[in-house]
Amino acid sequence: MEPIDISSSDSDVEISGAGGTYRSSNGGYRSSTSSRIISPDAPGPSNYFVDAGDTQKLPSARRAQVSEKSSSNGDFSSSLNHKRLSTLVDIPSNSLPESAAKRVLPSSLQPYAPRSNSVKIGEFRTSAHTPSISEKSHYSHVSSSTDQRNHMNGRDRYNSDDVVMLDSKRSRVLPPTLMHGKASSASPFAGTSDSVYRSTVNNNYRPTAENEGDDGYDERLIMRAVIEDINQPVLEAELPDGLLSVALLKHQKIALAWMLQKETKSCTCAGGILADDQGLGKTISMIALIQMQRFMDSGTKSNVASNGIPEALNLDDDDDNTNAAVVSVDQINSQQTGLTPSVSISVGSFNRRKPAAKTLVVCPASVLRQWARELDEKVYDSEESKLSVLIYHGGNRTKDPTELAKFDVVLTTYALVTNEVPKEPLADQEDLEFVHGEANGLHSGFSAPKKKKKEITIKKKTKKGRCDIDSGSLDCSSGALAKVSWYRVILDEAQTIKNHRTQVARACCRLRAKKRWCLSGTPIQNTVDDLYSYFRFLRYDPYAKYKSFCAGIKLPISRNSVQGYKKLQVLLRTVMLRRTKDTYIGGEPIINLPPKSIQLSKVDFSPDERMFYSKLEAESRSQFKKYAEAGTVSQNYANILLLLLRLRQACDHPLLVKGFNSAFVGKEAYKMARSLPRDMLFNLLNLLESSKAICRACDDPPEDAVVTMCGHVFCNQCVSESLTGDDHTCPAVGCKEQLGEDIVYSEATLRKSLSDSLSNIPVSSYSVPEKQIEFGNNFCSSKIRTVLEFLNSMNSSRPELNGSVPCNGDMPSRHGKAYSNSRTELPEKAIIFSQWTGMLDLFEMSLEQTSLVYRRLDGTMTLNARDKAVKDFNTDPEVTVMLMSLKAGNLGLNMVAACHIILLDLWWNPTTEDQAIDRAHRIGQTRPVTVSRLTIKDTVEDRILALQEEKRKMVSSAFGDGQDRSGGAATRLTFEDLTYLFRV
Ligand SMILES: Nc1ncnc2c1ncn2[C@@H]1O[C@H](COP(=O)(O)OP(=O)(O)OP(=O)(O)O)[C@@H](O)[C@H]1O
Repeated sequence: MEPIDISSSDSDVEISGAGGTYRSSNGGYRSSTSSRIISPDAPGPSNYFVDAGDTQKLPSARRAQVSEKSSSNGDFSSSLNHKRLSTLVDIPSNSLPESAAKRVLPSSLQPYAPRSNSVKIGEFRTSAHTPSISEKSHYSHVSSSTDQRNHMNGRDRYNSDDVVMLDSKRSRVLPPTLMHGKASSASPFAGTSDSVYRSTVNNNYRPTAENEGDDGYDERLIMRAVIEDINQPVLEAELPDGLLSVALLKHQKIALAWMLQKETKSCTCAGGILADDQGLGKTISMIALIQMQRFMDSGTKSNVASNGIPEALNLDDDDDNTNAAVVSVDQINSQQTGLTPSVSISVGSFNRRKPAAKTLVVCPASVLRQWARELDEKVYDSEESKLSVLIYHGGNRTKDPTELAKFDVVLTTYALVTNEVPKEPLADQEDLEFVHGEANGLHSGFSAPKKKKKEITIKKKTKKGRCDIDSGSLDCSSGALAKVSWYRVILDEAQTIKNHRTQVARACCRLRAKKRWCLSGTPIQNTVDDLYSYFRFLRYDPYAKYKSFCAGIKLPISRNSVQGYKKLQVLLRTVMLRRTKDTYIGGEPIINLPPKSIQLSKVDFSPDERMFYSKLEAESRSQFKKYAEAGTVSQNYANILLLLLRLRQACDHPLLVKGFNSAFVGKEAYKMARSLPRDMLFNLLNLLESSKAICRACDDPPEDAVVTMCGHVFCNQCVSESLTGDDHTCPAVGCKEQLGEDIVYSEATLRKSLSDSLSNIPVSSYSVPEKQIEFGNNFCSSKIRTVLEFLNSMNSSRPELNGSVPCNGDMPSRHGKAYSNSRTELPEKAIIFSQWTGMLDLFEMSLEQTSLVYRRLDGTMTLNARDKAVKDFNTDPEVTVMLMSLKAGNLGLNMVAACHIILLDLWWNPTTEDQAIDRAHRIGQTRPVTVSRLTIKDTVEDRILALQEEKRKMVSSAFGDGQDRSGGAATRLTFEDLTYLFRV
């Protein structure tokens, strides 16, 4: 291998964390905020929520200094001054009073003075320092200090004296807490949204033409929420003992406090996006939230008994709660204490028509068991603490919705939600126009008018009132998941719904829930449009409406990417909490992980491979030119992707292009196919080979394409999820056909059946062709050879497998330097990823000729088989290699036994690769992790690398991770991208 060092996205990017210190690309550090936790055991009143910043201890002069300094150093917080903010909200900057930007309060009037005590959930005591109304009258002008709240990655916060609120007449508006007749709230959650909400509702705030967006929405409410939000101190929530079996890490306590605040106090939406890097413990943070809320609930129950004054609380109007009977008992407490009420879910039901269930976790099938394991292991083992968990999956699952309501947590898969829940309709015509332009990676310039018709037809049919799952209403075929009202829905690996038009996204949107959460380490994968689907699921108004999303987010980015992305960062602050592994909190790294080094390993083709590739490339190029010259690129988009697919596969192994991966011929399928009429076989083959074939499950061009008897085309892996896991229902929308292995056909199966039937070969003479026989014994491509060499060298440090090299725990050849840790005596292990199961097959055949012990995980395996493969790899010292399909194995899994990751091929989104890498580079890893990304020199892979970089820049711009300003152009494949990829 010829290593070329490239920087991993998160190794040199400027990063920030809530209340933290941030490492910049030049290795310097910015201001630090140490945090302060008052544990429940501390003397005085018990405290669960505490201010994680201690800057308030600074004398006022120093605070002012901090504020001014940050204003002058050109960072984001200072650069987003009142003028810029006014630009973001479309307020002429010259209308801002000069004094507004300058005011700095004396320290005595700072709103969040150090708390000597704070609040214990369940007791709801008032904080000792409850700012009086007169104190609060200065609140909107408080100078910024380093303890301001920061949810976003990579940035310090705004100075609040940068911020001015204007009403529609451009005059100064007092912060909501100062509005006449407003009682102050001393809740640690007080502020942000609640006050904004009150200001809107109670102060006759009315959007005007000037402050409304094109669609009549009012963005200034969101801006106000942001402004208030950044004035909040960084809070940590301390879980009472006996709820979890492990202690929360600091960043997880901050996440817990933020999530509680979002669930109880947010007017923007009741929930949000927890977007911490993979492996930082999002799962455990959510479990903590469930436990904390349960704990709060148990506290409030007793209060209800004593007070007996239940009060209705309308939490979420978007849900079907016309018969709502929500009882929020702790509002009573709030009346007594002046504190923000929490929410009870166990008293009463918020929807009489449907059973009220608690928390639903939706995740990919591959992580279902991991969630169950985490819920089992990380929850304290006692009768009171244990959570009742139901895995809602498999053919024997209950059909009775009331059963679901009996459990604290129900775990299920995206596939089942798609099957059981009616789909949210595509919103409106604008949506449709967008949808067709952006479909399947197609840049909007390619939008094909034909498809539009199809969607409209679907809508029309729906209007006629037939029992249609697109209708958005419950119908006879809805499953149990749709027949309960959930208190909380958590979408794990939420990027699964990034395309809002997909069935899965629309079904998730339709789940009834009071609180909604998206968990994703990589929320943006392709374009900022990915965010829309989350906003829609979260009911993050006004951006939950596509028109408003375009007007408020997309348009500003296209007009001026710098300003546009800044605005997006601002909007994300209220709804997203994101920290990366490079975030610093209170001067300390968020987590101490061993280093991760990423190498781009450029491999040379053998002469034969090069010849094969060059020929293929020339053919593809000339084909693309023909399309371009005829002006038919958009019509042939799927064909073009296929050409690209072939080129990419040729980089892995020529046999992939020669049909190796479509050569599987299932015995059952073949038998059934032989019994089908020839016309039908031809029709199925036509469907499979159609240039328009798109996988009906993932909406991508199908890989290892198969067609079902009901006429739907899928990636083999996508349909396997249905075949191996749940109720075997065809995943295509509207199709309730039961699938079996006998009615899913590959091209090879169909061709073989056709040719056999023509030559009258009897079915009984059928035998599965051995791949070895079909392709000879040459399974070793250049990439495979390179990796085998690496694996052998890795193995050579194991004396029991290779007597020559002593195992001293150091790995100089691969790690560069010794890394001291307690697990160096453990065997080195590697995970090898490919996006093509055919490549894994080929690799497997080569592996079988070595002494290496390996396991394999791909989407065609049952969940049990996958689970066992992961367990073996993690626990059996003999098993040193894991072959994983990128699609099935890049998400959620904990595989810290590995210290080497090898990516055999490139995926369009670098984030998908990042996810794969983070299976090993996560909490629990004790050794340095090496990552090798294999590419072949001078091929399409070079150009994919360049496109990946563009996508990284776009994601960076959206999150504010870096200084790049060019991200606006990086979206899906454009015409220019294609000409570049084909070197035309
Ligand atoms: N506070 C903690 N104490 C002990 N172990 C922890 C803690 N937090 C996280 N872990 C462990 O760290 C590993 C990674 O956590 P988790 O799977 O929750 O990360 P994640 O952010 O959800 O990752 P992904 O995005 O890949 O799903 C798990 O094995 C988990 O048990």
